[in-house]
Amino acid sequence: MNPFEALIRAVPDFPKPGVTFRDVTPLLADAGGFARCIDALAEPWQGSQVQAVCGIESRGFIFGAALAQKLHAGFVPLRKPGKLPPPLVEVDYQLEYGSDRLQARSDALKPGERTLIVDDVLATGGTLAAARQLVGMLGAELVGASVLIELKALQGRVRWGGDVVPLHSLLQY
Ligand SMILES: O=P(O)(O)OC[C@H]1O[C@H](OP(=O)(O)OP(=O)(O)O)[C@H](O)[C@@H]1O
Ligand SMILES: Nc1ncnc2[nH]cnc12
Repeated sequence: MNPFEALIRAVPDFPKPGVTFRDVTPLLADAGGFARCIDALAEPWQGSQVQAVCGIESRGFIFGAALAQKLHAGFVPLRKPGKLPPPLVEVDYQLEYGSDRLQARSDALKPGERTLIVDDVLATGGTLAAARQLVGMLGAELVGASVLIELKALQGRVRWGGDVVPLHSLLQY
Protein backbone atom coordinates (compact mmCIF):
# COMPACT_ATOMS: atom_id res chain seq x y z
CA MET A 1 0.00 0.00 0.00
CA ASN A 2 1.22 3.50 -0.79
CA PRO A 3 2.41 5.01 2.56
CA PHE A 4 0.20 8.08 2.13
CA GLU A 5 -3.00 6.24 1.24
CA ALA A 6 -4.00 5.53 4.85
CA LEU A 7 -3.86 9.28 5.57
CA ILE A 8 -6.31 10.27 2.81
CA ARG A 9 -10.05 10.07 3.67
CA ALA A 10 -12.49 9.15 0.92
CA VAL A 11 -15.83 10.96 1.32
CA PRO A 12 -18.60 9.70 -0.99
CA ASP A 13 -21.00 12.13 -2.67
CA PHE A 14 -19.17 15.32 -1.64
CA PRO A 15 -19.48 18.14 -2.62
CA LYS A 16 -22.17 16.68 -4.88
CA PRO A 17 -23.62 13.23 -5.71
CA GLY A 18 -21.28 10.97 -7.65
CA VAL A 19 -18.05 12.71 -6.56
CA THR A 20 -15.73 10.87 -4.16
CA PHE A 21 -13.91 13.64 -2.34
CA ARG A 22 -10.29 12.88 -1.36
CA ASP A 23 -9.77 14.68 1.95
CA VAL A 24 -6.10 15.46 2.67
CA THR A 25 -6.64 16.95 6.15
CA PRO A 26 -5.73 13.72 8.03
CA LEU A 27 -2.38 13.73 6.20
CA LEU A 28 -1.77 17.39 7.09
CA ALA A 29 -2.54 16.65 10.75
CA ASP A 30 0.04 13.84 10.87
CA ALA A 31 3.42 15.52 11.49
CA GLY A 32 5.50 12.61 10.17
CA GLY A 33 3.19 11.87 7.26
CA PHE A 34 3.12 15.50 6.15
CA ALA A 35 6.91 15.80 6.37
CA ARG A 36 7.40 12.57 4.38
CA CYS A 37 4.87 13.77 1.83
CA ILE A 38 6.82 17.01 1.24
CA ASP A 39 10.08 15.02 0.99
CA ALA A 40 8.47 12.72 -1.60
CA LEU A 41 7.00 15.63 -3.57
CA ALA A 42 10.42 17.33 -3.63
CA GLU A 43 12.42 14.25 -4.59
CA PRO A 44 11.88 14.31 -8.41
CA TRP A 45 12.89 18.00 -8.56
CA GLN A 46 16.12 17.91 -6.54
CA GLY A 47 18.78 19.13 -8.96
CA SER A 48 16.24 20.74 -11.34
CA GLN A 49 17.17 24.23 -10.13
CA VAL A 50 13.59 25.21 -9.40
CA GLN A 51 13.52 28.94 -8.59
CA ALA A 52 9.78 29.46 -8.02
CA VAL A 53 6.96 27.21 -6.83
CA CYS A 54 3.44 28.26 -7.87
CA GLY A 55 0.81 26.92 -5.46
CA ILE A 56 -2.87 26.91 -6.42
CA GLU A 57 -5.44 28.28 -3.94
CA SER A 58 -6.29 26.91 -1.53
CA ARG A 59 -5.04 23.40 -0.81
CA GLY A 60 -2.15 23.93 -3.23
CA PHE A 61 -0.87 26.70 -0.95
CA ILE A 62 -0.25 24.23 1.87
CA PHE A 63 1.79 21.77 -0.18
CA GLY A 64 3.34 24.43 -2.42
CA ALA A 65 4.68 26.63 0.37
CA ALA A 66 6.25 23.67 2.19
CA LEU A 67 7.72 22.37 -1.05
CA ALA A 68 9.16 25.80 -1.93
CA GLN A 69 11.01 25.79 1.40
CA LYS A 70 12.32 22.28 0.78
CA LEU A 71 13.56 23.23 -2.72
CA HIS A 72 15.00 26.60 -1.55
CA ALA A 73 12.69 28.33 -4.02
CA GLY A 74 10.32 31.27 -3.73
CA PHE A 75 6.57 30.75 -3.42
CA VAL A 76 4.01 32.36 -5.74
CA PRO A 77 0.28 32.07 -4.96
CA LEU A 78 -2.09 31.52 -7.89
CA ARG A 79 -5.34 32.84 -6.47
CA LYS A 80 -9.09 32.71 -6.98
CA PRO A 81 -10.80 36.01 -8.02
CA GLY A 82 -11.07 39.02 -5.73
CA LYS A 83 -8.04 38.23 -3.55
CA LEU A 84 -5.08 39.85 -5.32
CA PRO A 85 -4.82 43.58 -6.13
CA PRO A 86 -4.14 44.65 -9.74
CA PRO A 87 -2.28 44.52 -12.07
CA LEU A 88 -3.12 40.86 -12.71
CA VAL A 89 -3.06 38.14 -15.34
CA GLU A 90 -5.98 35.68 -15.25
CA VAL A 91 -7.39 32.51 -16.82
CA ASP A 92 -10.91 30.99 -16.62
CA TYR A 93 -11.24 27.20 -16.31
CA GLN A 94 -13.66 24.30 -15.68
CA LEU A 95 -13.61 22.03 -12.58
CA GLU A 96 -14.93 18.53 -11.83
CA TYR A 97 -17.78 20.31 -10.03
CA GLY A 98 -18.04 23.85 -11.45
CA SER A 99 -16.00 26.64 -13.02
CA ASP A 100 -13.52 29.16 -11.65
CA ARG A 101 -10.83 31.72 -12.46
CA LEU A 102 -7.16 31.78 -11.49
CA GLN A 103 -5.17 35.00 -11.14
CA ALA A 104 -1.55 36.00 -10.49
CA ARG A 105 0.21 39.30 -10.00
CA SER A 106 1.39 40.40 -13.44
CA ASP A 107 5.01 40.55 -12.21
CA ALA A 108 4.78 37.44 -10.01
CA LEU A 109 7.45 35.53 -11.96
CA LYS A 110 10.59 36.78 -13.69
CA PRO A 111 11.12 36.06 -17.42
CA GLY A 112 12.71 32.63 -17.76
CA GLU A 113 12.36 31.83 -14.05
CA ARG A 114 12.41 28.06 -13.53
CA THR A 115 8.95 27.33 -12.17
CA LEU A 116 7.16 24.33 -10.66
CA ILE A 117 3.36 24.20 -10.27
CA VAL A 118 1.96 22.41 -7.20
CA ASP A 119 -1.54 21.33 -6.20
CA ASP A 120 -3.11 18.68 -3.97
CA VAL A 121 -5.36 16.94 -6.52
CA LEU A 122 -5.29 16.45 -10.30
CA ALA A 123 -8.85 15.67 -11.41
CA THR A 124 -9.96 16.85 -14.90
CA GLY A 125 -6.75 18.85 -15.22
CA GLY A 126 -8.54 22.17 -15.80
CA THR A 127 -6.88 23.85 -12.83
CA LEU A 128 -3.37 22.69 -13.69
CA ALA A 129 -3.88 23.71 -17.35
CA ALA A 130 -4.98 27.19 -16.23
CA ALA A 131 -1.95 27.45 -13.94
CA ARG A 132 0.29 26.43 -16.82
CA GLN A 133 -1.27 29.13 -19.01
CA LEU A 134 -0.62 31.73 -16.29
CA VAL A 135 3.03 30.68 -15.98
CA GLY A 136 3.34 31.07 -19.77
CA MET A 137 1.66 34.50 -19.71
CA LEU A 138 4.19 35.58 -17.08
CA GLY A 139 7.09 34.54 -19.32
CA ALA A 140 8.57 32.01 -16.89
CA GLU A 141 10.04 28.62 -17.79
CA LEU A 142 7.81 25.74 -16.69
CA VAL A 143 9.92 22.90 -15.22
CA GLY A 144 6.92 20.69 -14.36
CA ALA A 145 4.06 20.04 -11.99
CA SER A 146 3.58 17.99 -8.82
CA VAL A 147 0.36 16.83 -7.25
CA LEU A 148 -0.26 14.65 -4.23
CA ILE A 149 -3.26 12.82 -5.74
CA GLU A 150 -4.08 11.94 -9.35
CA LEU A 151 -7.66 10.82 -10.11
CA LYS A 152 -6.85 8.71 -13.15
CA ALA A 153 -10.39 8.17 -14.44
CA LEU A 154 -10.75 11.91 -15.06
CA GLN A 155 -7.72 11.89 -17.40
CA GLY A 156 -6.16 15.13 -16.23
CA ARG A 157 -2.78 13.85 -17.37
CA VAL A 158 -4.08 13.65 -20.96
CA ARG A 159 -5.13 17.30 -20.72
CA TRP A 160 -1.68 18.16 -19.34
CA GLY A 161 -0.31 16.87 -22.65
CA GLY A 162 1.90 13.83 -22.25
CA ASP A 163 5.51 13.83 -21.13
CA VAL A 164 6.87 17.01 -22.74
CA VAL A 165 6.60 18.84 -19.41
CA PRO A 166 6.88 16.35 -16.52
CA LEU A 167 3.94 15.82 -14.20
CA HIS A 168 4.49 13.85 -10.98
CA SER A 169 1.84 12.42 -8.66
CA LEU A 170 2.44 10.58 -5.37
CA LEU A 171 -0.83 8.70 -5.18
CA GLN A 172 -3.18 7.50 -7.91
CA TYR A 173 -6.82 6.44 -7.66
O1 LIG B 1 -8.14 18.94 -12.06
P1 LIG B 1 -9.35 19.78 -11.75
O2 LIG B 1 -10.63 19.17 -12.26
O3 LIG B 1 -9.19 21.19 -12.22
O4 LIG B 1 -9.53 19.81 -10.17
C1 LIG B 1 -8.51 19.93 -9.26
C2 LIG B 1 -8.69 21.12 -8.36
O5 LIG B 1 -9.89 20.99 -7.60
C3 LIG B 1 -9.62 21.30 -6.24
O6 LIG B 1 -9.68 22.66 -6.00
P2 LIG B 1 -10.94 23.48 -5.53
O7 LIG B 1 -11.31 24.43 -6.63
O8 LIG B 1 -12.00 22.55 -5.03
O9 LIG B 1 -10.34 24.42 -4.43
P3 LIG B 1 -9.81 24.31 -2.92
O10 LIG B 1 -8.38 23.84 -2.98
O11 LIG B 1 -9.89 25.73 -2.50
O12 LIG B 1 -10.69 23.40 -2.11
C4 LIG B 1 -8.19 20.84 -6.06
O13 LIG B 1 -7.57 21.45 -4.95
C5 LIG B 1 -7.56 21.23 -7.37
O14 LIG B 1 -7.08 22.56 -7.35
N1 LIG C 1 -12.57 14.26 -5.99
C1 LIG C 1 -11.87 15.27 -5.48
N2 LIG C 1 -11.42 15.22 -4.22
C2 LIG C 1 -10.69 16.25 -3.71
N3 LIG C 1 -10.41 17.34 -4.40
C3 LIG C 1 -10.84 17.42 -5.66
N4 LIG C 1 -10.71 18.36 -6.59
C4 LIG C 1 -11.33 17.96 -7.70
N5 LIG C 1 -11.89 16.76 -7.53
C5 LIG C 1 -11.58 16.41 -6.25
